[in-house]
Amino acid sequence: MAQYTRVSGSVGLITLQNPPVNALSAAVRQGIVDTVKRALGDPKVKSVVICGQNGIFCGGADIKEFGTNMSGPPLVPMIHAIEAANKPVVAAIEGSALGGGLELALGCHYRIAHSKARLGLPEVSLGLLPAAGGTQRLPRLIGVPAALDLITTGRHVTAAEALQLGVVDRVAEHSTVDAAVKFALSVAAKSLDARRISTYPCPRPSDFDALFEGAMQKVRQSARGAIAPVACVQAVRAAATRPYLQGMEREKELMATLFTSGQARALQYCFFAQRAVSKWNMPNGARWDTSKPRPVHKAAVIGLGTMGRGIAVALAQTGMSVVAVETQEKQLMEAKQAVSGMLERGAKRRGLTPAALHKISYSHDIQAVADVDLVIEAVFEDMALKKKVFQQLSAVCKPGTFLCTNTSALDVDHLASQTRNPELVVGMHFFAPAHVMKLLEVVYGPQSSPQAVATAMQLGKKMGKVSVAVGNCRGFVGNRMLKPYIEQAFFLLEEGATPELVDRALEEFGFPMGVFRMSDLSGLDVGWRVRKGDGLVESGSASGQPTRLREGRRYSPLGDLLCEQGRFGQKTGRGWYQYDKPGSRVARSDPWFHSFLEEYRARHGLVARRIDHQEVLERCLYVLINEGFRILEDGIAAGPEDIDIIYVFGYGWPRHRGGPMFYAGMVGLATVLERLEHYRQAHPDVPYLQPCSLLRRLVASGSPPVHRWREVIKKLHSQL
Ligand SMILES: CCCCCCCCCCCCC[C@H](O)CC(=O)SCCNC(=O)CCNC(=O)[C@H](O)C(C)(C)COP(=O)(O)OP(=O)(O)OC[C@H]1O[C@@H](n2cnc3c(N)ncnc32)[C@H](O)[C@@H]1OP(=O)(O)O
Repeated sequence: MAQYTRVSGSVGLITLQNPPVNALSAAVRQGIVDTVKRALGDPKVKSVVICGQNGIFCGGADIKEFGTNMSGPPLVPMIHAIEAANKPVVAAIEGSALGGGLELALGCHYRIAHSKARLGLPEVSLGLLPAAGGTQRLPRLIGVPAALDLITTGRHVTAAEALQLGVVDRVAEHSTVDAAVKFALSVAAKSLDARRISTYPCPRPSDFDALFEGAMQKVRQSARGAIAPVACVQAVRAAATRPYLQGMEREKELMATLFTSGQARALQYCFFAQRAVSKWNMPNGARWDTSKPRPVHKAAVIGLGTMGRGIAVALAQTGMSVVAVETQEKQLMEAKQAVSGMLERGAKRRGLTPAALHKISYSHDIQAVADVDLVIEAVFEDMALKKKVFQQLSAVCKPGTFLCTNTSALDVDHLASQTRNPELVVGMHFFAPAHVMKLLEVVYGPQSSPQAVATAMQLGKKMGKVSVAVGNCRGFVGNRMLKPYIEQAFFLLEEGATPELVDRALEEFGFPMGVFRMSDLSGLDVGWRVRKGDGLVESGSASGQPTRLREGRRYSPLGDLLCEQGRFGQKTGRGWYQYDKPGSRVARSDPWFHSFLEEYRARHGLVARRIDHQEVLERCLYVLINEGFRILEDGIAAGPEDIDIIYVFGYGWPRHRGGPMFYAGMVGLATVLERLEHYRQAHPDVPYLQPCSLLRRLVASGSPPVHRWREVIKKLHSQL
């Protein structure tokens, strides 16, 4: 809807009304068409202001409409009518003007933004391009290089930057609507000839070809197979090479391709999934909207290794007081230096003074945490050590302090049982580097109170994380699904693949790094330690022949054998690949590993066969997806969105493929099931390949779309 009033005698004020972000739904578009017509037809009205209610101009087209039969007046002619108006139209931008919202403003003759407003064309992150004239008007207004930057990255700019770029004409400090009305009065009689952006020539940069080649190269590199950024470059190029109306035709044509693509569906799914996961619920019925978080003014981190340091930085950057505890004096001094460096660099990047530096106090004494509201334990991944820390914390902390663990796999309930108040204990599983990575798994156990979960979720949000609440099990969601994925990659090596082949297949799929390059980066010793703890590692260096079965299940000792040789990955300069020196990041194929692999196969009587990319993808990804279905079946994740967001934000799953569970739906659940059955038959000693019953059930119920899986899961749980 849009509301119309006449103010200050001669200004028609149009207010967009569609909470919460005034998205341009059919009703809003109709409202704009009607009210603009009314204003233009009213002889008393000399100029017009368009604003949005509740302090937000407009969040763009209504994304929820995209999957439906769209009705109502289309955006492009609506914006053209505004631009063609014979009375000045001023956009009063408060809050956000994004996507179609900014395109609407670009159709106006003047734009005034509040100093706190943000503007942008983020369509690319939804798999689209700004198709209401944005790709044609913006380059005409601010030049090709700046428009290319904004349109291909989708980044939001502040009002100050928008003013500097020329996107807006003025910035208001107080009431933007009042300023816009005053301005509208002042320009009422002025000619509009020079105010219609579509009539501007598009400035042609001197380095035209190089500029577009560079832009195309950049998006191809960073997009990892995403098609929207490429289409954005093509659309802007059309603005620079064609007359406006022809450019608009090109914009429409490119949009039509994107609009119906699976990538747009996947990215729009991610947009809503990211918001859905904040609306968490627990199997006991506790929910986000009925559980009140407690404020955290002061927090502590115990253990200042890599993770603890990152967590301390993330906490301090929220502005709260932080106590950082490390019992080893040398480690404490090193950590202090490292944390200060990270905070200084972070502040410099954001053009701020490193105020957070003074928010951290350091201590080697756990007593220093006595008065904090929340503690995050980040000591070495060892149950005995963590148990001891939790016992100490329970004795030292003031009553009501939330005790959180950053364990990546250990039993949160077991740690809770070491404390006097297990209801105050939750997992806060950060991802390295903790001050950079956006994902946080908040792990609740049967005893965790809804308030503890709500507090951890809110703290995550304050730290700028995408927090997902998950149940307690070995590896929680992310690492639990990673295990069968890595296992398949090892098996593929045994059967004839190379690390290069497996990684290439996964990287072409869109992962930033394949499984072996990732393993080299994170350190082979991490998994080795876990496997040793599980009693899986048999020393093979003496005989060269550790067995390939553990309790009847296929097992590959390849990773163990490399670790026995001290090949821990990048940090030792050798792993699945070789590196110029320890710590170097450029992976090179390692002839030593290739002959080692051949000898290994020969020793075990394995005959290498040709493995193609499709087999790599099917085996690695479908087994991971299968575990995702088990996680849903077990109630560890509340819905497929939770799993997908964890994989997109924490594990490099390409966003334009929507996350593993969404991807399974795109491939077809029946296909995933059939391929798993096929591979299970070929590898009967690999239980992870056994299709899980939820997958079978979904296929049997006609493979419903991903947003309807929860109904099937609910039914399944009610029957258990
Ligand atoms: C054969 C086929 C031919 C095809 C031709 C097709 C032609 C179609 C013509 C289309 C013309 C193109 C027009 C335009 O170029 C396209 C667009 O505009 S796409 C949309 C671009 N806008 C965005 O990407 C902005 C998205 N929103 C945000 O970034 C944020 O929401 C915000 C505005 C910055 C506000 O942030 P917050 O305050 O943190 O709030 P939330 O993010 O939590 O959001 C609150 C609530 O609102 C919902 N929501 C937000 N934006 C939209 C939206 N644009 N549409 C619908 N709903 C939106 C969000 O989901 C939350 O919902 P809740 O979780 O509360 O239910």
